[in-house]
Amino acid sequence: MWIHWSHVSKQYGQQEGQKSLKQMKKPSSYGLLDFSAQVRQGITVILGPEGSGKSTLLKVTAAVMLPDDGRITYRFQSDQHYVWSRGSVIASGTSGLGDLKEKIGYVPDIEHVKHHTTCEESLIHLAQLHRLSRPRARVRKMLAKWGLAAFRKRPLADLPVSELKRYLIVQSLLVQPQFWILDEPTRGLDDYGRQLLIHELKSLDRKRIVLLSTQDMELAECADEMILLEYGSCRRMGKRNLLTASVSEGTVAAWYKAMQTFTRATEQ
Ligand SMILES: Nc1ncnc2c1ncn2[C@@H]1O[C@H](COP(=O)(O)OP(=O)(O)OP(=O)(O)O)[C@@H](O)[C@H]1O
Repeated sequence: MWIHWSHVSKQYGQQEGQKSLKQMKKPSSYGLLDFSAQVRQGITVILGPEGSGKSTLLKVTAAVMLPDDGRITYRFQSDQHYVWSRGSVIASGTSGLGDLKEKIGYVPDIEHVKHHTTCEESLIHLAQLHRLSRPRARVRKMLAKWGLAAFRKRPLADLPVSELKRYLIVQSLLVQPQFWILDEPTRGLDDYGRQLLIHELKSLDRKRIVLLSTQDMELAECADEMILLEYGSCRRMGKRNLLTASVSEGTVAAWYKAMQTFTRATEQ
């Protein structure tokens, strides 16, 4: 089981059909630029400065955004694979995309949603959509586990940020995804939710692929592998223990700081 990115690029501000002068004058920027890498089962933490492309990488990998160029190949357990690229969408329509999406749990980096469905109703609906057995019981158990029982009747639009973040984690885990993709999951999360998430990550079996972007260095210590992004490209990639062995403190925080110092020095 693996995910392979091959020369993936995503440019913003150059959408097809842009006609207005205002849109044409708006400068385009790269979210991802010729990004290539491969990850296997376990936790891969994506690091990088603000605007380096972490969210873009996770969005295209969660198949909520189409890359402009390149391809992403997902290899499932049973020798099946799926290719996500402009070409594959043209070639196969949307067939197979549903299968891929069933295997992906995605936690977006958002702090507000407009939906007025309650937390519990929304999760039950999701469980029914995925034809999960005993949806109500399953949802109640998850709500209790993630400290959301008292918020189950709250409309999603009225959830405080920390509870919304916990809800997003629950909805992503409901289908027991093979690919669990989390974008800055601790941003806005309270300490209780943060500890629950760290516990969940530490107790996960290594049979799935977890991709996680974060600026939270304690969370980053959960990594088996790390990818360092810069300007939309992969600057470094490797096992956490090998990369952090290059700094005396042996921590992700110290390694990341050293990498940023090198970047600043080369830019001067
Ligand atoms: N919707 C958009 N329209 C225009 N440019 C965008 C858009 N989204 C992202 N970008 C640009 O793409 C680049 C990568 O952004 P992205 O959000 O992927 O980076 P990031 O590493 O996740 O940043 P952050 O840590 O701030 O979340 C940045 O230059 C950003 O300004």
